[in-house]
Amino acid sequence: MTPGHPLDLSVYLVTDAGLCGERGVADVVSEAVAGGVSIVQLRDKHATSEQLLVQLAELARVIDGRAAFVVNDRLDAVLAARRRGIRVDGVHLGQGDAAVLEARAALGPDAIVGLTANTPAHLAAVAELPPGTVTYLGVGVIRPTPTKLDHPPALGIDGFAEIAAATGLPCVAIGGVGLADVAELRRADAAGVAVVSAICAAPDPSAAAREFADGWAAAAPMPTGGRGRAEPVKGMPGVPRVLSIAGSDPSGGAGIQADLKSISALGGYGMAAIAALTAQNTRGVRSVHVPPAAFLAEQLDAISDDIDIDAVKIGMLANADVIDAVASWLRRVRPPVVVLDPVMVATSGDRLLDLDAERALRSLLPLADLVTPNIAELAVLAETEPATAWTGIVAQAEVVSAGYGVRVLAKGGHLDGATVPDALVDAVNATIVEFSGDRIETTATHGTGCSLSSAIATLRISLGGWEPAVDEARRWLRESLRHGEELHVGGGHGPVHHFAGLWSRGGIATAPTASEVEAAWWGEIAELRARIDSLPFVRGLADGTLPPDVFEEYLAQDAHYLRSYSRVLAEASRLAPEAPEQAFWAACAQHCLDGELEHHHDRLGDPGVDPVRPNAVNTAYLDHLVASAARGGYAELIAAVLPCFWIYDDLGRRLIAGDLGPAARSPEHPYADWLAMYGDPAFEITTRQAIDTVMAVASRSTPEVRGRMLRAFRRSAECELAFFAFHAAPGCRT
Ligand SMILES: Cc1ncc(COP(=O)(O)OP(=O)(O)O)c(N)n1
Ligand SMILES: Cc1ncsc1CCOP(=O)(O)O
Ligand SMILES: [Mg+2]
Repeated sequence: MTPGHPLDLSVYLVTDAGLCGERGVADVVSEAVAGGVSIVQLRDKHATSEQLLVQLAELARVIDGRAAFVVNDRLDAVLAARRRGIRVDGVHLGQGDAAVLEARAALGPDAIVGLTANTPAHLAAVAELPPGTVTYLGVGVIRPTPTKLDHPPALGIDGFAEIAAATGLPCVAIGGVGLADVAELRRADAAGVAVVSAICAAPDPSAAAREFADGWAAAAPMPTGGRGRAEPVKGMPGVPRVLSIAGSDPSGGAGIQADLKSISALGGYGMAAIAALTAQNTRGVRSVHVPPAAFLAEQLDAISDDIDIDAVKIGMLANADVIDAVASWLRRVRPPVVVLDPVMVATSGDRLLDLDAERALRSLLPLADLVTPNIAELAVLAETEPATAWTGIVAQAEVVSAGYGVRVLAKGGHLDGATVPDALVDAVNATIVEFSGDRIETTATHGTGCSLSSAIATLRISLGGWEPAVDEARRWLRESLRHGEELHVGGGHGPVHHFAGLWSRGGIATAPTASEVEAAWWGEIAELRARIDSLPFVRGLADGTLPPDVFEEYLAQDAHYLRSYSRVLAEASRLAPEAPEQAFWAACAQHCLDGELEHHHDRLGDPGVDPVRPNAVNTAYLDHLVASAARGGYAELIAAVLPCFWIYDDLGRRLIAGDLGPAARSPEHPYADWLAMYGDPAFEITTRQAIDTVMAVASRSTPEVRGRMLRAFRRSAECELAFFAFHAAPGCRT
């Protein structure tokens, strides 16, 4: 199993020599892997150790890394094979086989250790194990099967679903599984289907495997983000609907009160299901009342029965029953984004949850996309002592991220020091992104964690990515921290000022409308546009005196630019938080390749061959676009791509209208086809849609994001000027 690459359990072949018949196991396995089997388990209850070793060597050669490879029961055989350099990825153990802890210790952290589990007692035992001990669970039998005569009682697909819903580990369904079960098992949250006879006894194992693989793919849920949930979907364009599931803090600084303020301050629509009532103020918590878990479940169902939820933020959950109710609801509703703030340790250091609740909270982790523990909570999740240095915090975050398959926001705020580091740790994708900022000296820190996690949940929807969401949420929280003491709330640790960024002189500064932003941005580059009009290149284009070889050089550079620009547009499509914008940017990327390169083709020959190396201005422009995507996510990227539409459309229409000289109106003009392309009404429509799309995002973004978008927009306009200026300048043909 390649570290950092998620294990594909979708089509799981368990071998049976008897059922393979004369073809032999090796031939069936080779065919089945070619057909789409993703993991193979050698299961031979009768082979001696030596015989098993021979089979292992042969199957490892046949599989050749095209699928994962494990052995049933025999940890000793895996170890013996590894000593001989035979590639075996792990072992599958039954309840009575070698202990999983022994297997994990012997095979190391990257091996596959599968475990049979069919009952809640089995799951309870698994939950006691250190994170990362078990890779997946084999759950069955679905129905009676003659292949394993001592099989446990049949669960049926519903029984399987209950087991799968009660654990955060991937579950493979096994026992009497046929092709007709695949779709329903996938909908029951199976991580894969394990079969013996359906493939081993098939006349064509490769075709049988392909049918299972196709059936599995066809049953895939909506285009998925992250952990198999649908991409964030919006109702009113641009208003993220965010649900907080947390406790109530009547003093308004933390809990659902802080969540609703944070969600609203960042442009979302906040909802709240109350998991606990507290009597508290800025000096501490006096008492906690926990309504029955069933009532929380009713609140959650009432919301999800009626409202599409874009993101969920989970805060204080006081006991195991409440946690289990949330887990069950999450598995049924599967919100697109789940942020878990694991409230487990009080500021005083007191543990807030009993052991049952702590264990239940661990089972919640794999259902979340991001978990935001403080230092003490991280240590509890990593089952170790609190780190005292930043490197230790990051290391523990990696352990939790890898163990539970969840992103971890490692927070260094409780460390000493002049700066406050945070890190977004994603062991599944092997990325760590660090953020830093000067420490803000204030006593108004109550509810900081709650506010940050609900802000991230909201911004993950509106900005379309985790990194920009964390980056922007941190910027907003720092502004809120800076102004918290102005509220003069309480004598203890007061709350942050959630609306500090929006209040000005006593009134809420309203966000600008899309048309106000459009006018502001177009005005922002008025001087640049005037300079473009006066460039020799543009004057020569207008009156037709531009030397042909200069125009050819410009076209060659433009062809190179457009080839990369189309990739940037495709990235905008990938980052787009909702389908219409995703489709629009994808169409623009396609048009950029088809229409404009075709135009260049008429003059430059095969567009597939890049005739020139990009000059300095071309390279600088493309570097800026790529950096915008990497740094700022969707919002910043679409602001950066806009000038290419807007400036060309404006210039093309004014040229063709004769505004820069009558010559450009003549059909005899030497560059009439170029003018016609950029003066084309269809390009004007596309440009208008691009402007509207960007302005809608800008108008609903926070002032900080809008500022970054404008800077990216202006930088691109400067690049457009430089691009035109480079051509027809002396020496431009070097
Ligand atoms: C993927 C998978 N799930 C369950 C089993 C059954 O294993 P076990 O309980 O050890 O029974 P035997 O296979 O040993 O009879 C499995 N092998 N694979
Ligand atoms: C190995 C094993 N473990 C539980 S059922 C089973 C055999 C499943 O065989 P089939 O896929 O033919 O039902
Ligand atoms: Mg076994």
